[in-house]
Amino acid sequence: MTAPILQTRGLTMRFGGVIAVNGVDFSLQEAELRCLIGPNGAGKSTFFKCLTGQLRPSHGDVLFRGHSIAGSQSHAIARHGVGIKTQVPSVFDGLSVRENVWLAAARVNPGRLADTMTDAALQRVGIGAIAGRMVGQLAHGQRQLVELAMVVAPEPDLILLDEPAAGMTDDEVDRLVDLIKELNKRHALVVVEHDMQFIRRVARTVTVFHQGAILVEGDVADILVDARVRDVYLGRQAA
Ligand SMILES: Nc1ncnc2c1ncn2[C@@H]1O[C@H](COP(=O)(O)OP(=O)(O)OP(=O)(O)O)[C@@H](O)[C@H]1O
Repeated sequence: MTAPILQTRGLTMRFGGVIAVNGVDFSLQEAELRCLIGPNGAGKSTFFKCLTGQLRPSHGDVLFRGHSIAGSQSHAIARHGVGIKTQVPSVFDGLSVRENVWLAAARVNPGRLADTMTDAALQRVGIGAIAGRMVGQLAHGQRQLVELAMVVAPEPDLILLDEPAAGMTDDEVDRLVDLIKELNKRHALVVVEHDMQFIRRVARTVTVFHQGAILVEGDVADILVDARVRDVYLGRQAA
């Protein structure tokens, strides 16, 4: 097996007396797509925030291609080649779709290349038709797609998405499913998502969080029928 693109070692995040993430060892291979699921309060978002630099872990390490990024600023992590979409919107409402995507592309590739990357990202995400619209006038799902185009534009090696299907219409979710599969041809992805329908359609390998730790990992078909997973979702004690 080749070296992982992303790894955590003993990753721990405490908030006072609450241990939200408890000694997690996680590993993602190059070009892999991994979905993170788990019931409310399982620690998924906290784990994600430790990967993206939104939180500095209390203990343990996060390694991107062997280099520690734990506690680095999000923009520094992005410069390593990591595309991040958090739950907090990062679009400029007063700019057009194209201008938003261009700014994301230009952050890593100033000049003409940014134009080319912008056009490619708009096309890949399927929002070329609304490129001239002001982002502030768009529906929520369309804004999510703009954010995805901003993540994709700099051509990151690894993409981290926190609840990308939140607030989307069925049509938009359809497009997102296709898009994630298409992105996975060229990028490794970690996707945190609540929507089990979405997970069923998009996931191959799933990591299930429970009480700040990894409960089980495996093929989506096995995970969705795993009695331990059903129990924690139904609020019963895991075996
Ligand atoms: N900033 C914080 N301060 C204190 N406790 C926190 C903070 N953020 C998260 N927690 C706690 O850490 C635990 C894990 O929360 P987290 O949001 O990571 O879970 P989650 O799996 O993402 O849940 P959800 O699916 O509801 O978003 C919970 O007990 C939560 O209350």
